[in-house]
Amino acid sequence: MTPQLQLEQVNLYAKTKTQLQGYPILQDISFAVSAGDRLAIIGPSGAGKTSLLRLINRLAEPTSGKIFLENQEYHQIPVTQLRQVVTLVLQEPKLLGMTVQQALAYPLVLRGLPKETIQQRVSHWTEQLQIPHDWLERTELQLSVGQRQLVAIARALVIQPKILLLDEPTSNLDIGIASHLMQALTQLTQTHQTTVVMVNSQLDLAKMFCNRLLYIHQGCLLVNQAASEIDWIDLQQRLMQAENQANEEWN
Ligand SMILES: Nc1ncnc2c1ncn2[C@@H]1O[C@H](COP(=O)(O)OP(=O)(O)OP(=O)(O)O)[C@@H](O)[C@H]1O
Repeated sequence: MTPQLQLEQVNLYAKTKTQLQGYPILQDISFAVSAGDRLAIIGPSGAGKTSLLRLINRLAEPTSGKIFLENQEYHQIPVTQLRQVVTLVLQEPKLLGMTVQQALAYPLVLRGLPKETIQQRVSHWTEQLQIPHDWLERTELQLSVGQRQLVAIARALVIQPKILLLDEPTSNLDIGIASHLMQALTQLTQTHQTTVVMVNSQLDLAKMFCNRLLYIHQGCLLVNQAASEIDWIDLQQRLMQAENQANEEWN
């Protein structure tokens, strides 16, 4: 079966003024994702996790290597079309001065959907993510960072993308809301066959959620395994060691 998303020997180098090639951010990354997968990406700070999501959303272009959506190479797909199918929710989302209701409806208004469908979709996803009704008239200034994250995920889901990319979606949520979100996303992958690719530094939440995991360290993919094959204790230790090493380098 053709993978839904495939990266083949992808390299990403940062451009610098002094170096011709720049320094490596991601090196020789290859993996495949099937429809309905729940992929967790973990790794210490600075490992390259966000850069990988940016490549998959085409906010950045690989220095070399190829990315395919189903059978099509990324270069063959117009960016706007790609982003309707592959949607990224950044770590600190903005609602651009809109109320929550307006922000959730906006992507559907842009697509010219009838008012009734828009209302149905907005109600469906606010319910799924347990977004309280009284948030709908609030603007982002009246929401906490965690509440904004939930709204931004709902805003991405109303357009029903095939692949949802989430960068640390639980970083500002309390544990109860975070586990509910993991359950809602798991259900989404099962009912709609949506693929979810999530960067999450909270290993216990990644474990609760994923059916496959990538572990990235210093831009290299060190683990690409089914969740059932992972030695979680070993992984936790590797992650802690790598975090400590990174802290020492910075201090
Ligand atoms: N546009 C860029 N230009 C130059 N260097 C960059 C750029 N974006 C990221 N980097 C560097 O690439 C490396 C990986 O960054 P990235 O944000 O992808 O890591 P991360 O794993 O998401 O980290 P964190 O968990 O702290 O968010 C870092 O060393 C970062 O400084």
